[in-house]
Amino acid sequence: MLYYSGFTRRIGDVDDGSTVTDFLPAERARGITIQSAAVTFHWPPQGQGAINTGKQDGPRSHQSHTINLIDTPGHADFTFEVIRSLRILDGAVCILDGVAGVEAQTEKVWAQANSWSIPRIAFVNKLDRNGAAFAKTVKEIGSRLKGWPAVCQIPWWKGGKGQFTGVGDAVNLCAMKWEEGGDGKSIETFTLDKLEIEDSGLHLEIIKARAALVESLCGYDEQLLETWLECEDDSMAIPPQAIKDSLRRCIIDGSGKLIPVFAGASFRNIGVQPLLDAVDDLLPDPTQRPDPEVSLGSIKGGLKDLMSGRLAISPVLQKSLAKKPASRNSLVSLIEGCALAFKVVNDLKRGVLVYVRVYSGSINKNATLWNTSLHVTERAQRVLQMQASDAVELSYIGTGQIGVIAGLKYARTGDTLVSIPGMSPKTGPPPPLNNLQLKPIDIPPPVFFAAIEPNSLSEEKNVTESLTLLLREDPSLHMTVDDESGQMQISGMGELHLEIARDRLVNDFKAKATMGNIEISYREAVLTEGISHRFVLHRDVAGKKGKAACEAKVEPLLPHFPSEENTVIRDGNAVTIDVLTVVDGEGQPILPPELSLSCIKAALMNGAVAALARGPRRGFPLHETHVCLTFNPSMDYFGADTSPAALSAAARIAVQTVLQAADDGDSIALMEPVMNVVISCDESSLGAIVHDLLSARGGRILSLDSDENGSIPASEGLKVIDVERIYAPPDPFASIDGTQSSGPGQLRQITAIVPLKEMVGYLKHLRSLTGGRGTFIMSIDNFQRLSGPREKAV
Ligand SMILES: Nc1nc2c(ncn2[C@@H]2O[C@H](COP(=O)(O)OP(=O)(O)OP(=O)(O)O)[C@@H](O)[C@H]2O)c(=O)[nH]1
Repeated sequence: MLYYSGFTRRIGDVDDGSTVTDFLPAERARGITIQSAAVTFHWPPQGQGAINTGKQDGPRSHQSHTINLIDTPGHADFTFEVIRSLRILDGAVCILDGVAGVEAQTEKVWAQANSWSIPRIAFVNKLDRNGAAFAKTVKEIGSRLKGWPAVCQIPWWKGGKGQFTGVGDAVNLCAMKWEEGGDGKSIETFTLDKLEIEDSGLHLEIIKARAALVESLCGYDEQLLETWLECEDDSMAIPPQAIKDSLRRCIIDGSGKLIPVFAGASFRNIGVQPLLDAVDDLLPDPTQRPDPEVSLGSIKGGLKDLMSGRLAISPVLQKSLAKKPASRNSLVSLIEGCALAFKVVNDLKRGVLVYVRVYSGSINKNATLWNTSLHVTERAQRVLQMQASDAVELSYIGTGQIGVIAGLKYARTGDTLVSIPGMSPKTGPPPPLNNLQLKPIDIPPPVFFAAIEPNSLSEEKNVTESLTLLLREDPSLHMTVDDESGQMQISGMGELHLEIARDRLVNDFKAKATMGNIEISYREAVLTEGISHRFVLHRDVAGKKGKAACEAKVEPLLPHFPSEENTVIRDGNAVTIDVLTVVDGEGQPILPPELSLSCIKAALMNGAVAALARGPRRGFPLHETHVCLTFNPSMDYFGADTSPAALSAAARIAVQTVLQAADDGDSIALMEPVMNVVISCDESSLGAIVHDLLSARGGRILSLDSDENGSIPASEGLKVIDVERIYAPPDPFASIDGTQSSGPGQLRQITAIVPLKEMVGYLKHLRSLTGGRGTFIMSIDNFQRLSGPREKAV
């Protein structure tokens, strides 16, 4: 894509590690994408018409568009990276392997895209490979992704059975042939008349494909149905532009009910330019996307509604605005820009780069930005646009755009940044605007951890800084530092995830540290409600005299815990902080002069979170535990000695004490991560795999579907897909026919619940059971209490 749009001068190759988007050494070495790189280019190239043919009436692809391309990873350990990129997309191209078809990980990401309502098109790639099966893949799109495949292009095999040379286009009614072995720029286009002489079989198939495409669209789009009737039911007479408009209407809601399908082989440079045309023609621009969801404390709504004043502003804001008559009702309109930081990258040349998507207004160079998660201000010293691996300086990043802010010290992936000219850099905007957040995403709990050991004491600071940066980049990595031993641990989603983190730390950040063995992250849980304990801290904290107290209690966190204003849910635990204040005549709390309410709460929270990171039984993090902390200024405040650090330490020790008491009373259980595992295999290996899961791994089988059904539930309101009715041209060399219903070669999908411990090193075993063909993906399902013998084995 970058090559054809003129942004790189040579075509990158993942196999020799020369791609533009996979720029981390770890990515290039492994030939996989880990981070979702964002690059901007224009299609068609500025000043040029489209390469596409046909006599349409002003297709969008005839005008140059700015495209922000985000290349996302495919490996299951990096699912979170995909999810956090999905939310900022206006549209997506789902690239399928034409030999493997719809894979388990594809389904998983597809389901996520459904939940974020991302309009999508599909590209069936690798059609040059032996065993390529376009028809089988198209049918799987219907059966497994649960959307109707609208076949827009069909493969062109030389003489019907030979080499893959191009595509037949059912929208523009033409065929395109790529020069063999070329860079893909030379394309010969055949009109239907010319094609009839060149390849009459393909000519006939394009006519069939057109009829099927029109019929499918008419089932979803009344407007096309009308056009079809006007054309006297002649699907060949419908103008290509009417079909493109209809396809666009059918996919714009992001429900995935209809999926336009394109074909190619990127390795042979076949099919890329028409795919780019389809991106222009079919996927929405930022103005056509739904209003992004925002929350301001307990107020929820759309960002545009907030900006236009349609979203009811809380009495709190009105009150704070009332104090500034000049800005009454207009503070919201003073928001110059609102953006989401979706990615943080430490660039060796340029320092830390924060990738943002601007949702409203603009982010200007030198703007003061308020980070609504961290409650800090920072200046956007430079704003850039990434073009391949080059950065171009900008004066601002406008609405809908993706760009980069350089020089930020705090912003992390997932933070919301707002710019309000004239806002106080110290206090930021008044509440609840200071809490304005674009919808956050759920981060699954980490299930593996490893110790990080600096090579020498003097390296410790550098290692900590590098780890902090790594965590800003990837919030699905967690770091804990043991208070007593000072040992650092990082935890993450999978073994590969941690291995890559180590590579990044050592090779990219040049941290002098070693990582210990990767181990399973068990959890500890409180089984019964404990008794309250008041702890008075009276000792030096961080070299200063400290005295503070608070009361703590722990109990199991029950499902459907009601969300209370003074409760924060963090890493699967809940912390409730009650500050018993007396209020003055105006209803304002009377607090010690040196401490604000938010400062007290933040200090107590830090203490509680630190205590929850290490349980009393085996030192594993606590899980589903509810901590209640009470601070009573009349008893627990001791003048200047009660610093935030002293409060934090008091809270930490108070919580540790009640947790220890729970363990002494046998009220702490050890919990193990249990995974949802989806295995794809041949029918012939099904028995052996199931037997192994049940007898050797303590697994529980949830389903044994034929692979055709997939794991995505048919969404409500969407039509049930009858696979038999899906149109696809016949596959000349498919090794497995998509219609085959039984026999040793049929694909099956096993879904099971298995303890993570039994899944370590499973890929090797699965390969041996399946002659190398089986694949699996897994994700955390829940944490389950370990029985006595299993606990002993930990
Ligand atoms: N024969 C053939 N091989 C291809 C084609 N496209 C990609 N490949 C090969 O498939 C492998 C994977 O390619 P990638 O581009 O890294 O695939 P990806 O889906 O981006 O993988 P992740 O980066 O892990 O997400 C490489 O060895 C490519 O050479 C194709 O059209 N034909």
